[in-house]
Amino acid sequence: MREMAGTMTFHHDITGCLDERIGARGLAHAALDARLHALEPKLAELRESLGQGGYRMLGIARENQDIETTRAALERLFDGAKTLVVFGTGGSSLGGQTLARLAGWCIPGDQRPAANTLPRVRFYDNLDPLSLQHGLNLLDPETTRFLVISKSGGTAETLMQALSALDWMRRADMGHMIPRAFLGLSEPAREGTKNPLRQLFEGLGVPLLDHDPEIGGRFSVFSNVGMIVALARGLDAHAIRDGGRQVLDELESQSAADFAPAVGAATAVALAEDKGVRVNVMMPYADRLSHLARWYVQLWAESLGKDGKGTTPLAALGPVDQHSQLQLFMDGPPDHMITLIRPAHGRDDPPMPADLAEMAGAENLAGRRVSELVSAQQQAIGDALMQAGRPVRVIDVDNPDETTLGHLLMHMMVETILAGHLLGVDPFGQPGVELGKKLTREYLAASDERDSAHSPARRGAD
Ligand SMILES: O=P(O)(O)OC[C@H]1O[C@H](O)[C@H](O)[C@@H](O)[C@@H]1O
Repeated sequence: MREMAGTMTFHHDITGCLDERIGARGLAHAALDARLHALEPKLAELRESLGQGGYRMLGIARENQDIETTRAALERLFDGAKTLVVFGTGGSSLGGQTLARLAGWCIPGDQRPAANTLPRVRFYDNLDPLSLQHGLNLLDPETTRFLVISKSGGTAETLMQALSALDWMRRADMGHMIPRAFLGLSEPAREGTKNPLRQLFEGLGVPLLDHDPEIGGRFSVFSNVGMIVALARGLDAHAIRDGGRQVLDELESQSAADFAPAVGAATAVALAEDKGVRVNVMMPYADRLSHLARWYVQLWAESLGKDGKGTTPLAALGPVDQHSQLQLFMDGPPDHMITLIRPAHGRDDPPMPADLAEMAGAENLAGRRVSELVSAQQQAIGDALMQAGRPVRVIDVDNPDETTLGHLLMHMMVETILAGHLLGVDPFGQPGVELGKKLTREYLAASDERDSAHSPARRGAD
């Protein structure tokens, strides 16, 4: 079965990746079936392990009790707050951004009524000295709160952000507010492991929530890392987990050929290995899902880019990237697989006035709605890509709400784990990024030595 809907609020269809649909660049059924067959033992292992409390990053979607602890910590932080600044990078930010986006974060005019009464949210996931300093200078120390997320507690960017904000509070004579204005989320203390963020916050009396040590950052969206941001934006955290839970329920009962994440993993890996498809594009057609693609980029890249294997994930957004990247997808090297996420855009926006459309000489738009145009575009682009022989996977979603986003997030996490199995790589850990961190530490130490050797002021301070 190549198309599937089941109880889910999305419909997953990879027929646009098959040779019978797109010609020679598509997959033969046999190539796909071989991978699906190879996934059966992995699915059995996943089921068994989940039943025994393994794969916490997935199984957490079946739990609820921690949501109230998270909510209580957030309510305490929000007392008197107008702005929430979220510090953290990679997996400590992208899941939260994906959820916040669903609630209209950074989308003009798309604030849910519930979110309007909540503090505004700012994510600082990239370290840039100018943005950080300018950003802090614009904030009000009385009404700004900081949520600092780092699994390890040792990520230099996040620590620098936290230190800068603490310093800024102290300079504003608000040092006494620090235990109320900050909240940390980091792994519990472990014997023999340094956790600078935890050490700092405990020393300052700043409360900390525990990051589950069994859950890696890029797989943490269903844990308190994602849920705290969902709650901060007024989203229904339980519904997000429900969506994830439903994917796990399907995992329990379905064979690989019927389980959408298995079909997705088999398709992506077969296209990569047999057809040289090296780029994996995710292109949602909704602003509210745009950050799903960014979150997915880290998930796929860090999980699978190992031992000379993996494919390159690419985030796109429709329709805007039709005017930017589509030419390449249609007509460039045939090495892209494009996943289109197509919401069923409701028809509740106003029709275009005929007189104005006619005045513009755009009669075809008279009486048409924006939702109709975008619906036509997302269908047309999929068909055009297929006609050009490019592999297209289509995920149609009824409504981009919490449950649907939960489906999509869990689908992509399970799919990535299964793709790792097919590629023969361990999807967890990211050993490749360590060398860059080690060299950064060395260069920072070397620049410190240079400064002390050359600067009288520094010499005096030592
Ligand atoms: O949550 P943290 O420990 O601060 O880690 C934040 C991020 O930094 C690291 O460099 C990893 O490559 C990412 O996988 C991780 O999500």
